[in-house]
This record gives sequence, structure tokens and C-alpha cells, in this order.
Amino acid sequence: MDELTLLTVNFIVAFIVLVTMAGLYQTSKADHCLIHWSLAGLGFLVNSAIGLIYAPLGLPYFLGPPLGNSALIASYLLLLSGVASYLAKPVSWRLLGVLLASIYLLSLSSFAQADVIHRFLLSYPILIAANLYTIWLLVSSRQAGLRASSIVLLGILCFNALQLSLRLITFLLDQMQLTAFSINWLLHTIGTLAVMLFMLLSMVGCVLLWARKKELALRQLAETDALTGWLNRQSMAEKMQAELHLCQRQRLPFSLLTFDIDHFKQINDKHGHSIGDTVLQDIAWLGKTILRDYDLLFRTGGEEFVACLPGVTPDQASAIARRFKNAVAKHHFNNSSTLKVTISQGIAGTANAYSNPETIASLQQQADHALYQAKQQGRDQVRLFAATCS
Ligand SMILES: Nc1nc2c(ncn2[C@@H]2O[C@H](COP(=O)(O)OP(=O)(O)OP(=O)(O)O)[C@@H](O)[C@H]2O)c(=O)[nH]1
Repeated sequence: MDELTLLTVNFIVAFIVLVTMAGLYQTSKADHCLIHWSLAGLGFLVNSAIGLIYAPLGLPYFLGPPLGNSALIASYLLLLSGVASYLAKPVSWRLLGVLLASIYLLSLSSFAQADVIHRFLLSYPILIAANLYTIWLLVSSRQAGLRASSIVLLGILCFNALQLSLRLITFLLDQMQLTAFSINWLLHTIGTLAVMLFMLLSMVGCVLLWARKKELALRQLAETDALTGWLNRQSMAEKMQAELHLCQRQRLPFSLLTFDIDHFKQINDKHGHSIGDTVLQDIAWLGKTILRDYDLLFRTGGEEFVACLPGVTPDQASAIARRFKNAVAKHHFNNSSTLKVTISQGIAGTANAYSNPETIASLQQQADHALYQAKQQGRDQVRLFAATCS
């Protein structure tokens, strides 16, 4: 491949990267990482355009290497800031601007002008550092479900950091006159191909990350009840089963607490549907404050809820339910002391999920039965399956 063809292909690849990222940004403007990655595509495009036209058009030096280098470094930094924004970390545009201006001014220095290797020596450490920091951000991220989708980006970042480091070492050895070295055509071609590969695969990696986050957000939306923020029935059995299995393996207790607002139809009829909605929201909020973050909370029907309490014995669940009952009694629904709301609660569970195995279906039946008893015996009650408590 001759140089012109290589640089033209490089330009086309950069153009594809820019168009893809900008297109995605247009469809999803709330995802700020896409603006960073689109600008990274623009940086790649400017870098490749300068590579293509600098010599043929005989541009002045300040419009050539300094601009091209700064554009390439900007791409790496924007890739990094895009990942930071994706992971909800703060990003400083001002710092980015100051860094790039300093790099441009440094590229105008007589040291940088003297030799292409000098310019590499100035820019490669920054490129490597940007790659390594991006890798660190991805690896140290604790966001669930993103590990597998970051493999492509991690792979290309590692490869790129490695090839840049090897090239940097070669340049340093040359500067120390330990090797006789010159930028020949083969090395130039390999360098351009590496940039192309990096552009393409980093774009694929970013798109995969973005798509995975979208998928997780959609899944969460589909599984969440819009009114209360609690989970809906969609994946209830599957999620509870997973928790029960964990408790069985670890020989832990496991309990289900099911509850239902008493005479909710009357509340709706007397105060209106929107006040009824507020009551549902308040009950869900109170439940959330009483229960642990780890507990799984479901709204299973109109005014029916289930809390899955891993690691909690039925007796402990009864104590929690009584706290919940008291909190509901004290709460001023709709900021009024006249709107009285009570709940009935049914509990089922096992003190040791391993030695006393139960299925989710049987525990649910038992908890429903206990709730039915609570309703039958006057409502505003807590009932433990096969036992009576108040
Ligand atoms: N405001 C509001 N009401 C709802 C919603 N979903 C269901 N409902 C109402 O909840 C009421 C449930 O009534 P019932 O099943 O008779 O239960 P209840 O009146 O609480 O009686 P008990 O459970 O026996 O104490 C119905 O009137 C439904 O219309 C909702 O999202 N918002």
C-alpha cells in the first residue's frame, strides 16, 4: 500500500468513527459519554486529515504536526473522559482545554520542531497514560453487568498501550544512541495501521458499552413499578429463587413478608384515586425505610406487596413487620391526620434454608395464607404462618 492510499484509508476510517458516534449521539442526547466519543472521532479525523494534506499542500509547520499531534492526544483524552462520564465520574472540560493548549504550544518548541522522534517522545507518554487511566477506570468500576461488555475496549486499550510503550522504548534507546534507528516506511505503515485499528476497535468497544447500559436501563424499567419504584412481578419468581438458593447454600434463614393495604377501595372512593396513589407511594417509601437495601421489594398487585428477606428468620421478620405497622400508624398520609391507613401483613419463612428446604411457591402460599388470616381476624395485624402473633 502506498502512503497516499494508507492515509486516505485512515481518513475514511476516522470519518466512519465520527459519523457513527455523532449518529448515536443524535439518537440519545442524554448519554453525555456519546458527545465525548463523537469529539474523539473528530480528533481522529483532524489528525488523519492533517496527515493527508500537510505535505501535498505544503502547509506551515504550526498547522501541521502540532495540530495533528494535539488532535490525536485530544482523541485519547476524550475517549478517557467519555468512559469517565459513562461511569458517572466528574469530567473537567477546562482541564482538557488547558492540557491540549499546553500540548500544542509544546509542539511548537524548537525541540519538537527539530525531529519527528522528538514529537513522539513528547506525545507518547501522554497517550500511554490516557490509555492506562481509561483501563484503570474500567477495571475498577463496580457497576454491575458491565464487565463482559467492556472486554473489547479493554483489549484494544491494552494492546495500544503496549505497542505505544514498545515504540517509545525504541525511540528512547535511539535518543540515547544505544541503537541506530530511523523512521522508515515499514515503521510508519505499522504506526498508521495501529492508529486505524485503535480507532475502529475503540469505537466498537464504546458502542458495546453504551448498548449494554441501554439494555440494563430498559430491563430495569421493565422490571420496576412506575408508581412506587418497587420491582414488579415480571422477574419476581426468578429473583426470589436466586436469593433462596444463596441462603440454602450458606445455611441462612429466609423469610417472605407479604402485605396489603386495608380497605384501600374505600380510601380511593372517599378521597379520590390520586390520593390513593399517594398512599401507595407513602406505604412503599415507609417500607423502604424499614427494610434493608439488600431486601427485594415487589409490588405484586394494586395494593399488594411482597418483601423478600434473605438472612432473616420468620421471628425477626415478625419484629420488622411490627415496626412497619407502627410506622404506618404514625405516618400522616397526604399531610393529614384524618386519613387513617392500616396494613395487614403475613409472614412465612425458614430459620435455616438448608436443613428445612422450602420452595418459593410454597413460601408464597404460606405468606398469603398468613395474610388472609390477618385480614380475617380484623386487619391491621401481623400473622406468622402456622403461628399467631400480633
Ligand atoms: N389509587 C389506586 N388504586 C388502585 C391501584 N391499583 C388498584 N387500585 C385499587 O385498589 C382497590 C383494591 O380493592 P380491594 O381488592 O377490594 O381491597 P381492599 O379495599 O383494600 O380490601 P381489603 O384488602 O380486603 O382490606 C381497588 O379499588 C382498585 O381499583 C392504583 O395503582 N392506584
